[in-house]
Amino acid sequence: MSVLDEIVDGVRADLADRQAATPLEELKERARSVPRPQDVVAALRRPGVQVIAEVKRSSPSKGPLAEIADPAALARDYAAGGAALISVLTERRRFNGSLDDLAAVRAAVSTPLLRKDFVVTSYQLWEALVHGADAVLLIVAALDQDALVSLVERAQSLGLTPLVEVHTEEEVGRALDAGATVIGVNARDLKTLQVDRDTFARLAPLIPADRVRVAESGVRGPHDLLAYAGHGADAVLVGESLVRGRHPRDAVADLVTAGAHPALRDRN
Ligand SMILES: O=P(O)(O)OC[C@@H](O)[C@@H](O)c1c[nH]c2ccccc12
Repeated sequence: MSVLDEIVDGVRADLADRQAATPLEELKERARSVPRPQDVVAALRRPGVQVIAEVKRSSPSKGPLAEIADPAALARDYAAGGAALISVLTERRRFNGSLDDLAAVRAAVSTPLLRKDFVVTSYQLWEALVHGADAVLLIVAALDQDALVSLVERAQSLGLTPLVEVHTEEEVGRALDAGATVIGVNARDLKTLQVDRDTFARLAPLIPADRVRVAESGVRGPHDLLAYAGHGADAVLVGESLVRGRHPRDAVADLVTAGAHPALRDRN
């Protein structure tokens, strides 16, 4: 079994517990008092390369990365540094995240938020909405095509922006067929956990320019942002290097400054 399969099995088991505790009808009722999600496509399409900063405690590849006792404080630093979108990992077993983290971040910042998890059913979309997300990650490798298509549609109908993650040529085709407007190319293969920073350069030409192209994983600093920018990235998603560094606000600001270089701002 691949790492991805193992993670998804764990996610399904945790999901069954939450569904038993909170019926879908109750989530839907709570969703009525939640404001409509923000326009994430507009936030990511601003001139230059946008920075998506991630609240990430652990990863299956590296184990514990940072304690992050106060995710809201970290998110405030990310927002102050100029992040266009903040990603909050909510997967529990491997990433040590939670929906409580998402809600705490929502209460602390007005920046749009991405629920980063292994979404396999529409119940998780309602959870995302109720805990303050504006966008949700949908991983093509974790879904069959029917499920992907229906989750993209359901997310959009709830006002959530799906960030559809791919890692291979074939998955780009599936993301486009599913109507994805925001496509993330993960440099990390979730089946082997290997990072290959050339993945974005290979796949980006297959993604039409009217879609938002996000380069995910392995960004160590401005140098990597600029390399991804050279291959057409509209945004980069950064976790480890921000949570491990001592000054997350400055680290985000340095990336934002690189992404706002006049040569990048004037691209389109
Ligand atoms: O920590 P990094 O290398 O900066 O990567 C961030 C992000 O891309 C990574 O956390 C990620 C990308 N896709 C995912 C899917 C599930 C969980 C995590 C991820």
